[in-house]
Amino acid sequence: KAPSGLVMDFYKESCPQAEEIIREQVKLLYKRHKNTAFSWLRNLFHDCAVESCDASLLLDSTKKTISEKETDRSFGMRNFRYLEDIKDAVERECPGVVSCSDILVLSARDGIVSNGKEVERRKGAHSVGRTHCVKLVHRLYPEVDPALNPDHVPHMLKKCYDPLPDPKAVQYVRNDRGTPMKLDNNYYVNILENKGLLMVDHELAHDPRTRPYVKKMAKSQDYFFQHFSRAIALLSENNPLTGEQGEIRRHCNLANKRVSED
Ligand code: HEM
Ligand SMILES: [Ca+2]
Ligand SMILES: [Ca+2]
Repeated sequence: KAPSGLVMDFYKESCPQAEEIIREQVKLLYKRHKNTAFSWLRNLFHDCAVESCDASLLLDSTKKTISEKETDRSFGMRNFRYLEDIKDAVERECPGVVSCSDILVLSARDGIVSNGKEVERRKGAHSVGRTHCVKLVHRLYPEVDPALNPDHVPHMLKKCYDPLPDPKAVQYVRNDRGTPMKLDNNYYVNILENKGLLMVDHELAHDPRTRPYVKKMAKSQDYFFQHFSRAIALLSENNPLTGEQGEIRRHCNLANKRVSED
């Protein structure tokens, strides 16, 4: 596509196996750890939504800068080391050719596919995965948020029994108790029933600007897949580095100059 400088099948000549290797690795990892697929999807949002799909998300902190991974925005993000496994597999075949941004975006696509051969729309992503209690307790203590569905509250209280949870503790509630492993429109059914865990989820269902869409999503799986896949495609094309911009990192967590300094 001309405007963004992106093309399909970019590695056709330089590394024809690239997409296949990524797909195989994602599948393999998904077999061993189902939650990797959620991570690839969340990566796409966190890397692309802010400024650019440039794999900035994957960089480690340096002496001078603190990494995106370590900010509160990235709270709970996991499985970065498995992304490195995908990169290594690609490097073994074609050293120095395939960018970390492309690996990030392609793994998200393939992850969505593994995740039930299905796709959806922004924030419908909270149809899978988990939220840690630290992010929820303000809706439970000292008083239960009256906006929460009373049928959902006992479960949340059981999982998050501690009003001041240790942020390192692995206490969490599944984002979608109905179909926790499946990326589907059940998220929209949940938020209409006031079972959304986060305030953003709740607001999506109750803001008059978004509520009509939430209702459509909840009603039709097809409508949801159509719109989610479009949103994911748009997100994945956000302001990428093309041509001579950027570099092909050897390791996705380090800029190349730092590799040679170490
Ligand atoms: C403004 C909008 C959003 C906010 C404030 C938000 C916030 C959060 C928070 C707090 C968690 C829980 C983290 C934890 O406790 O472990 C979470 C999980 C998650 N988010 Fe979002 N999110 C937003 C939009 C999105 C979007 C657009 C996507 C994907 C396209 C996404 C994908 C995910 C996934 C897949 C998880 C589960 C991760 C896991 O289980 O490892 N989120 N989000
Ligand atoms: Ca970025
Ligand atoms: Ca689901």
